[in-house]
Amino acid sequence: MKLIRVTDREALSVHAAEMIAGKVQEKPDSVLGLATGGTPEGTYQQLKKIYDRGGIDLSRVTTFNLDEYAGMPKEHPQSYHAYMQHKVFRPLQLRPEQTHLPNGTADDLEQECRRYEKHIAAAGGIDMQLLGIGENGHIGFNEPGTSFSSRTHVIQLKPSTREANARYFATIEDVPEQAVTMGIETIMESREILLLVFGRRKKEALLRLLEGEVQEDFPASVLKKHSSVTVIADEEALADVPAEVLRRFTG
Ligand SMILES: O=P(O)(O)OC[C@H]1O[C@](O)(CO)[C@@H](O)[C@@H]1O
Repeated sequence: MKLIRVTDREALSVHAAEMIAGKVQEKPDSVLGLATGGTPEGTYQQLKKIYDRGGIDLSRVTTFNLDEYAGMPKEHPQSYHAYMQHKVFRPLQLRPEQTHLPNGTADDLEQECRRYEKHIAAAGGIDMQLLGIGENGHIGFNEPGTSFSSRTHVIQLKPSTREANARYFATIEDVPEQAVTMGIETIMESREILLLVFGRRKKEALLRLLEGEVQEDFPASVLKKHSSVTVIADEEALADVPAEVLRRFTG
């Protein structure tokens, strides 16, 4: 795991967008794994700037999102489908056939999970997966305790995750209780992973990621077993990380 230290969210977003653009330049038919939530928003805005100045050709990429709330219609403003349409697919003019998200309203969610896995495999696997980290260490919506050998599955969201995401809903009761998420093994099969972490809210999670053990209680810790993970983190998120630990990851 390699750590890139940046000053703030803005610098992090610029760096992450440049890394994605670099990947697409190197492999124009890249399969990109995308995330939602607050973390990647700035990255998508920076990617749009690169796109607007003609710095990236996205016509041959394919995208797969990490997750979607279960039972939430695509048209719901807080669905990850809606998020992606507004913040990524429309601004970057991606065609519908290029983009994929799990269907949280499928009649049979187990079958939907298997379908999603098949699509990822048929596309040749994910070249670069963008990740944020939950305050409890979740990646995608893989909550603490999820098996490291999990594939795309339905997950019961932890109360703390529902609380963290309640900021996007009128009340916490409106936050869905379940989601469909790529599994940890699915994420780990990505050839390259980019984990973005910024702000005080993520301080403890980042410290535990860098210092702690690899254990299913803390899903993001599995990333230490991957051969190509870049963590981009800002000063606020890194505030409590001791210097010797920083040195270990920055080389
Ligand atoms: O980025 P946020 O909103 O802090 O959420 C943390 C992570 O949890 C998820 O929302 C779960 O999907 C990730 O996509 C996200 O990066």
